[in-house]
Amino acid sequence: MTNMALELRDVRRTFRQAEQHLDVLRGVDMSLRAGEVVALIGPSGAGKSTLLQLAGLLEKPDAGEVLIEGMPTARLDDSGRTRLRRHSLGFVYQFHHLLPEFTALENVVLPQRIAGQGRGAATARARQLLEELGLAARLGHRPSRLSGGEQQRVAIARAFANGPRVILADEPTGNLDERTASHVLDAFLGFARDHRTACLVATHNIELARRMDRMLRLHDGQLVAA
Ligand SMILES: Nc1ncnc2c1ncn2[C@@H]1O[C@H](COP(=O)(O)OP(=O)(O)OP(=O)(O)O)[C@@H](O)[C@H]1O
Repeated sequence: MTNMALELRDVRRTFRQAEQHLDVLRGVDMSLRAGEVVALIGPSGAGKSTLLQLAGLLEKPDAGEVLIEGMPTARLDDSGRTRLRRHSLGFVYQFHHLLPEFTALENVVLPQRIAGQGRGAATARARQLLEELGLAARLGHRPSRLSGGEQQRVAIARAFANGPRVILADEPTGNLDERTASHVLDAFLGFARDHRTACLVATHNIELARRMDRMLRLHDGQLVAA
């Protein structure tokens, strides 16, 4: 049994368009321990989102392996990948993607219901997560009635809803002003540590990246310590 929450081994991805080959990932190796929060940095177009998509089992690499809690994923069929994604992975994006017709509480209940959780337990967990993130007074609000920082906190609670072992975050504070971004990141980091969830966080913000456990830089399609 491995204690690695997420491993990438020699992961490669090439995009082909007409005559052109773009080797975006050229052998990426990475290991994230449980509870470790790692910043993924690199210039625009370096391949950060591509790497997160592969680590999140949303796309398949051309070569190499993605392992979640030591389990190789290459041979899983679509339903196996979906199940693993639902139960073991969580996602946070730059834009919250909350469902506008649902309240904050319902947005955090929903993924649990989809994963098969009963209504009572799902509601209790959603309430607890939102309260931990300082949103006790906002449970019944729809996203349009929340501030940008509050919306992003709900999206964080939603990502943690099914108790994932790994969170993949693509510019999770990229849409917020500096001060709000800093507060939301504090909430995110505290949450990841309390719940011992490994997080890989793509960001352009070096100040915020420095507050994570370590930084990895994508350079020429490979990861280097930064
Ligand atoms: N589906 C695709 N088809 C062709 N090229 C793609 C595809 N997805 C990404 N690319 C290219 O791969 C490269 C890496 O893109 P990616 O979005 O992973 O970079 P990034 O580091 O996340 O950039 P940013 O910081 O701007 O979000 C870019 O040159 C992009 O144009």
